[in-house]
This record gives sequence, C-alpha cells and structure tokens, in this order.
Amino acid sequence: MTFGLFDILFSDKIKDAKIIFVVGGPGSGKGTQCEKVVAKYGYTHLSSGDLLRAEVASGSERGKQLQAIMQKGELVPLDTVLDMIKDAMIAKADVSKGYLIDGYPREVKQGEEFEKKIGKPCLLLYVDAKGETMVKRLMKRGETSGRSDDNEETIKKRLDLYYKATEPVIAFYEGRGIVRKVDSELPVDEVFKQVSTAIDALK
Ligand SMILES: Nc1nc2c(ncn2[C@@H]2O[C@H](COP(=O)(O)OP(=O)(O)OP(=O)(O)O)[C@@H](O)[C@H]2O)c(=O)[nH]1
Ligand SMILES: O=c1ccn([C@@H]2O[C@H](COP(=O)(O)OP(=O)(O)O)[C@@H](O)[C@H]2O)c(=O)[nH]1
Ligand SMILES: [Mg+2]
Repeated sequence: MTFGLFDILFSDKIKDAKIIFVVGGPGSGKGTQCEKVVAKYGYTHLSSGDLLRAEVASGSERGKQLQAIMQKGELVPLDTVLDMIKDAMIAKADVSKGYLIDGYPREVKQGEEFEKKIGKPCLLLYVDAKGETMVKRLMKRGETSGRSDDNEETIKKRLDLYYKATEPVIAFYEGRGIVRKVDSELPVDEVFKQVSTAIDALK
C-alpha cells in the first residue's frame, strides 16, 4: 500500500475528531437518534444508507447497480460504501469535531477496513430494539418514506442479514470495551438521554 500526500493530510485532520459507529437493526432508530446528536453536539452525521440512496438518485450507472442490491436487502460491495464514507468525511474534515457513522459497519470486515483506511472509533452506539418493533416501525415508515426497501419482503431480508452479519460486529467491539447499548424500545427522548450519557462520557 502506498500513501499519497493527500492521505497523510487527511489522516492528520481527522486524527483528533471523534468517530462514533452507530449500529442497530433496520428501523431501530439510528437515523432518529443521529439527528438529535447533530442538533446537540454538532457532530457530522453520515448515514451509509443515505449516501447509497443519493448515488441511486443521481441516476448513475453505479447507482443502478446499487439500487438492485438494496432492493433485495443485500449488502453492496464493501469498498463502494467505504469510499463514499471516506469522501464524505474528507469533505467535512475542516469543520468536523466528530463523526457519526450511521448504519456502518454492517459486517466485521467492513469495520476492519474502515480502521485501516480511516481511523479507529472511540464509541459504538448500539441502538437496540426487538425484531417485531423494528418491523412495525418500518412498515409504518414505508407508508410515506418512498424507500423501495421499506416493504414486508425486503424488511424481513434486512432483518435476517442484520442478525447474521451485523450482530457479530457488536460482539467484536465489545471485546474492545467501546460498546454502549441504548434501549430503543423507549420513547425517543428517553433513548436520547442514554445516547447523551454515552457521548458525554467521552473525553
Ligand atoms: N416509537 C418510537 N419510534 C421510533 C423511535 N425511533 C425511531 N422511531 C421511528 O421508527 C422509524 C425508523 O426510524 P429511523 O430512525 O429511520 O431508523 P433507522 O435505524 O435509521 O432505520 P434504517 O434507515 O432503516 O436503517 C421512524 O419512522 C421513526 O419515526 C423510538 O424511539 N420510538
Ligand atoms: O454499509 C452499508 C449500508 C447500507 N447498505 C445497503 O443499504 C440498505 C439500506 O441501509 P440503511 O442503513 O439505510 O437501512 P437499514 O437496512 O438499516 O434499515 C441496506 O439494506 C443495504 O442494502 C449496504 O449494503 N452497506
Ligand atoms: Mg437510517
């Protein structure tokens, strides 16, 4: 691997910024909590799903391929998401004191690659809700979200993949002692109190 000047400058800039992974099942409330963190702490919110949907919306050839994968509830290639996150982080590097990386990593390998190319997370916020709660919320969101993956069949696949591929991510970072679990069955503001406690504890 070679490092260009650009990479060196980049890692220098984000060296002091806090990186928080926000992990939880589909519809657990990651996006909802991240918005509140942005409002209170001024962190930069980067949702991997939103970045992918923006690429789809651009109508590019790559977007078409992504759309097909997301429609099935499968995972897009690891490098694609990582490059998008990295570009978005660079774009904010001058102003950002912290990053919320929402919906990422989806699998342990994604986390390892992120750390190699970008940096280490100081916290993993685990947004925990019951499977049936998540399905209920997504079905409701699907009435208005316009998201083509908010339908019963794709929701089920996303949930299965979450339990199979993403839950091991939580165990992996528990080994490092950086996981803080919040109970997303509670009302939004109660969940946010738990989120705030976890963020306030960062030095
Ligand atoms: N009752 C209740 N509803 C919530 C809570 N958090 C989120 N919701 C609702 O659940 C739905 C999903 O929340 P999102 O924040 O979009 O969830 P997400 O984890 O970002 O989901 P994906 O984008 O699918 O990954 C939304 O319609 C929210 O309004 C909560 O704490 N309590
Ligand atoms: O790192 C990622 C993040 C998202 N996705 C795809 O984007 C979709 C929507 O992701 P989002 O986080 O918005 O929603 P979730 O599935 O968590 O409800 C997923 O089902 C995947 O197909 C992916 O492949 N890799
Ligand atoms: Mg979301």
